[in-house]
Amino acid sequence: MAHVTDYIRTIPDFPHEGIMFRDVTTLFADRDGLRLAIEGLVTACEGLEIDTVAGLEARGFILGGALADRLGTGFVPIRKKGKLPGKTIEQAYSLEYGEAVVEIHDDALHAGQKVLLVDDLLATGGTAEAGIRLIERLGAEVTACAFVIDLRELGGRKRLEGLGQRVEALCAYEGA
Ligand SMILES: O=P(O)(O)OC[C@H]1O[C@H](OP(=O)(O)OP(=O)(O)O)[C@H](O)[C@@H]1O
Ligand SMILES: Nc1ncnc2[nH]cnc12
Repeated sequence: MAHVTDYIRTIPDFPHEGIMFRDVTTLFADRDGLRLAIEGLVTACEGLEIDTVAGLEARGFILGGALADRLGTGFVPIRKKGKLPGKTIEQAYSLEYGEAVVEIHDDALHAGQKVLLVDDLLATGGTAEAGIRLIERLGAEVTACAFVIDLRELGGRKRLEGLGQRVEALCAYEGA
C-alpha cells in the first residue's frame, strides 16, 4: 500500500548545510500522491466539527483548497505580510533567523466558527501558532491543525498540544 512518504523527496543541505529539506512538490505533482495526501487529511478530519479551512502560505494553500472542496467548506488564506488586499490583523512569529509576520483579513472569520488549520509541514510550530492566534483573535476556534509532515525533533507537535490543540500529521521524520 502506497504511503505519502513514497512521494516526498528529500534534498540534503537546502536551504542551509545540514538541513534535510522535505520537498512536497514531488508529492503534489503526482496524481496518486496528491490524492493520498488529500484522502489522508480527509480521514484524519472525520468526525470533527469544521465550518471552514484556513491554509498557511504557501504550501498550505494547495492542500487547504483541495481539502475545503472535499469537506464542502470555504477556504481562508493566512498570508505573509503585505499580500492581502483588504483590512488585516497581523501576528509576528520567530523563524530560524529573525522574525516574520502573517496576516488574515479581519472579516475572514466570525465568532464561534470552527476552523481546520492546514499546512504542509510542522517544524517548530511557530508558523502554525501564529495562525492559531490570528484565528482566535477573530473569535473563531481551531478544531484541529493538520499537516502532511511532522518534523518530530523540532517540537512543533508538543508546542501546539501545549496550547490545547489537536494535531494531525500523515507522517513524521526524525531530524531537522
Ligand atoms: O513549524 P515552523 O518552524 O514554523 O515551520 C513550518 C513552516 O515552514 C515552511 O514554510 P516557510 O516558512 O518555508 O514558507 P514558504 O511556504 O513560503 O516557503 C512550511 O511550509 C511551514 O509553513
Ligand atoms: N526540513 C525541512 N523541510 C522542508 N521544510 C521545512 N521547514 C522547516 N524545516 C524544513
